Amino acid sequence: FIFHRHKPQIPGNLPPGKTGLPFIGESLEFLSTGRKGYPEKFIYDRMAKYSSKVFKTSLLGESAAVFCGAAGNKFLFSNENKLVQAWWPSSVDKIFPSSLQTSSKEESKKMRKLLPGFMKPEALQRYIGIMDTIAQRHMESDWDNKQEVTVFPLAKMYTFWLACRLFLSIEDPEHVAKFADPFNVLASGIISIPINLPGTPFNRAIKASNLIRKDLRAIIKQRKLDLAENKASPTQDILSYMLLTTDDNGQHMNEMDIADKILGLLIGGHDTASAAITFVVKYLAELPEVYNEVLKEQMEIAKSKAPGELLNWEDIQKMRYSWNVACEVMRLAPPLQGAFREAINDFIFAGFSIPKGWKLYWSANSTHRNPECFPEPEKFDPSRFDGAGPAPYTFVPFGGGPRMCPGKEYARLEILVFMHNLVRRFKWEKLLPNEKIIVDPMPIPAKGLPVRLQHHKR
Ligand code: HEM
Repeated sequence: FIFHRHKPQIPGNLPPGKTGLPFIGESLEFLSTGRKGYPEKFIYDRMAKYSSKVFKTSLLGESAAVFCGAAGNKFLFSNENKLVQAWWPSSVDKIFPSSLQTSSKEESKKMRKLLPGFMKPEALQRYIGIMDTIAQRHMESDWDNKQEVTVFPLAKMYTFWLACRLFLSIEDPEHVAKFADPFNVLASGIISIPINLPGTPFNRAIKASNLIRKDLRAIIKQRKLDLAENKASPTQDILSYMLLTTDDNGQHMNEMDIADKILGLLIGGHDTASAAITFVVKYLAELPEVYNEVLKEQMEIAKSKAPGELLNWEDIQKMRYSWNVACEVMRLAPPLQGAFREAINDFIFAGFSIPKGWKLYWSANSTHRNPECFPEPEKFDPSRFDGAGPAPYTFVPFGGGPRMCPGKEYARLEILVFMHNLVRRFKWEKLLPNEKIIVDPMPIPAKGLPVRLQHHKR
């Protein structure tokens, strides 16, 4: 790709595409193809119409270019902080106002660098046993005594319990429940048209985020005291890590930043991981041969353990096939459809001028169901992930480059621990064989995936 850093010489050479209505642009169409269950349609229609790797549109109040295919992903992921930088729709920025007030761009970049440290495999290994304990508790209270369950709300409950325990050491079910309500409101309004009028999802999300942040700051203050008095342990959860970690200059994160980072982790991990888990359950119901292979792998691990012994890092490493299955699920149903960047310079991509200030969007769907990247894309085939796996920049459920999802490893652990505990107990069938999938903004089965459980004989 050739790019240059001065004003585009040929203004007519902008990417093809329409900008739609004033302000609203093509947002409604973008959001509604998802709500109708075809999130890839918005992009595929335009890729076909303009036969280009990039097209112009207007989304959420901004001029935007959508980059398509592996080349588009590679360009955006490898030019982070050179030609592009992170950008969130103004709905997100307004819901996280403190991050703009307290962190200069430089500071937030520095903090973003610390984030993966809290979430890297070495730091997370010690939490696998806790994840297993919580998964078991969750199964005992909400699955074991049931013949029929609705999967999505339960998956959300499981991931939220985990997050409350592992980020903040909150275990009291009442406290968890008090936290969960505003979270659901926040998650459903975070990517929305930013109209702040009473009753809009955006307005409700702002109120919910203020409530949660207040609660978080109280927890952080208390933890600081507890750490100082040795009443809390430095490794008990991610909050303790954050309070004790310093950057290259020996500086601690301030309270506002920590509250924002924890809120970011809670939001980032809330609906994404539960959508992934729900789709794992859906595909395993539809594909008995795949279910049997997963069961075989997980039973071998279960049999190698002493009674009551919790899962550990070695067990996770043995769950190769199960992880391939989860990856194939995320290829076909990527929890996050894509994310935005902003052009910080003029440049040229695929022969088209991209002006500084334009918002750019990469999308998992532009490669995940593309037959050039994945032959027979509709076929469920976990062996695509054997060996070296898919070609670079084609499988991108977690994004890529410096802004790749910092929760990737955490998500892998929570999904695998869940699969282990589920298949050991049950086989299941869907109660609504033709249940539709809606995407708003995460893909979810329209009725939350009700299933009938068949308990294994113990
Ligand atoms: C299957 C589950 C998950 C998927 C598919 C997923 C996917 C993604 C994607 C695509 C991005 C955007 C990257 C970009 O801007 O290009 C992202 C960002 C992020 N994710 Fe995840 N994620 C998952 C789980 C999690 C979990 C469990 C956490 C927290 C524990 C988390 C925390 C975050 C955060 C904080 C960001 C923002 C990073 C930044 O601002 O640079 N995610 N995730």
